[in-house]
Amino acid sequence: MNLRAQDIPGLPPPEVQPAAFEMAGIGLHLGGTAILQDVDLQLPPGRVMALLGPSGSGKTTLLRLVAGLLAPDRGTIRLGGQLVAQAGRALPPEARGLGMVFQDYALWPHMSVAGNVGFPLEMRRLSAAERSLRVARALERVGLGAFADRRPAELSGGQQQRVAIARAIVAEPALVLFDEPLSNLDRELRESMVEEIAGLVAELGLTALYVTHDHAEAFSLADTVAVMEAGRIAQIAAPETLVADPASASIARFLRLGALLPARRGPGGWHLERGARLAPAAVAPGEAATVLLPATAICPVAPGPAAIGARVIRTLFRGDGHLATLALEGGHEIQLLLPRRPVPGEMLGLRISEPQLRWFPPAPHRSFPHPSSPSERLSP
Ligand SMILES: Nc1ncnc2c1ncn2[C@@H]1O[C@H](COP(=O)(O)OP(=O)(O)OP(=O)(O)O)[C@@H](O)[C@H]1O
Repeated sequence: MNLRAQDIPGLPPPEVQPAAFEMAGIGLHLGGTAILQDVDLQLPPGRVMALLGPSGSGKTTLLRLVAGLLAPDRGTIRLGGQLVAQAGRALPPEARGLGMVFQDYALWPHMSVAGNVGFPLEMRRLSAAERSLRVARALERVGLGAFADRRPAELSGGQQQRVAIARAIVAEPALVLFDEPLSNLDRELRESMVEEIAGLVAELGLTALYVTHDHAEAFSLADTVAVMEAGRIAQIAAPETLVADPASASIARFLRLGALLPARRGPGGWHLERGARLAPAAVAPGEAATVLLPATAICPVAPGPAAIGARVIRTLFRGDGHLATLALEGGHEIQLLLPRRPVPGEMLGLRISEPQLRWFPPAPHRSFPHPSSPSERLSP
């Protein structure tokens, strides 16, 4: 007979296992300005959610609400099913049992690595022996077992970040909050730390909420991404779904998924404004639209009647290819990474894969591109 989760004493059946955190109807004003509006979010245990959005969209504020550093004006927050905040009232951070990793690591310079990692255990009534056992275990888990007696200043940036992670997990919290933990690191270290954090999060089976404005970081680390725009959740989806089906042109622009161009319904189908036919008439409602051309939808071919004509304006060698600025029929400029260096003035043909185009309502006040408007960038 197969054992079911509900047959194991003490383990609730999966369908009643509460979310690691759940926000419902959250609203927050600060200094008379609406900062968050109508936010509904929930994260099942064992999952990693990234909060992704441009600067000022409200990511850190939302994280501070989960941490208990702020109280919402409206709505409720639950952690593991327990109500921790409701309309102006909130349980303080120390009563929430969360782990936190900050942008600047927030390590105490005068304390040893072990002292820093053990600090969250000081408040708990654990014996000294139990505390040092847990600290040693947390340091082993992040690969810093041999560094317990060092001071933070004697460690590299990546090692300091791992100390911060060890401190966040030492009390084995049900939820770990990451607030842009890599934004102060240089690009190379950031890329290796993303891999490292992704590995640690998976190995440790953490449930985590991870704030970042870097979409590559969010896609590498999270299985669900909540995109924020102006204090609201604009889309929640798996990274692959966000890339394949962004919910709006502004999300596609923020994620840099390709060129966004105005299109019109015309004879025989949809055309770029004053330009070539893109797709049959049926693909989108209305007479005008904004169309997303992902880089993967465009294949450079020899010029001809079956291809959209594109004139090379300039190129830039980027190491991984030649970034060409191209003027399409009708005057729109796009950028496309090409394997060979094209000659300025040269005519190329572009074949477009229609199923990969995405259609959105027309952009307000921008039905036509100005010749000097910045190029729409396409990168694979
Ligand atoms: N204490 C405050 N009083 C008034 N406005 C605030 C306060 N804290 C934040 N804000 C405003 O709330 C908005 C959201 O800020 P928040 O820091 O949450 O954004 P963010 O998405 O995390 O941005 P970043 O990526 O730059 O950190 C911003 O417009 C900010 O100016």
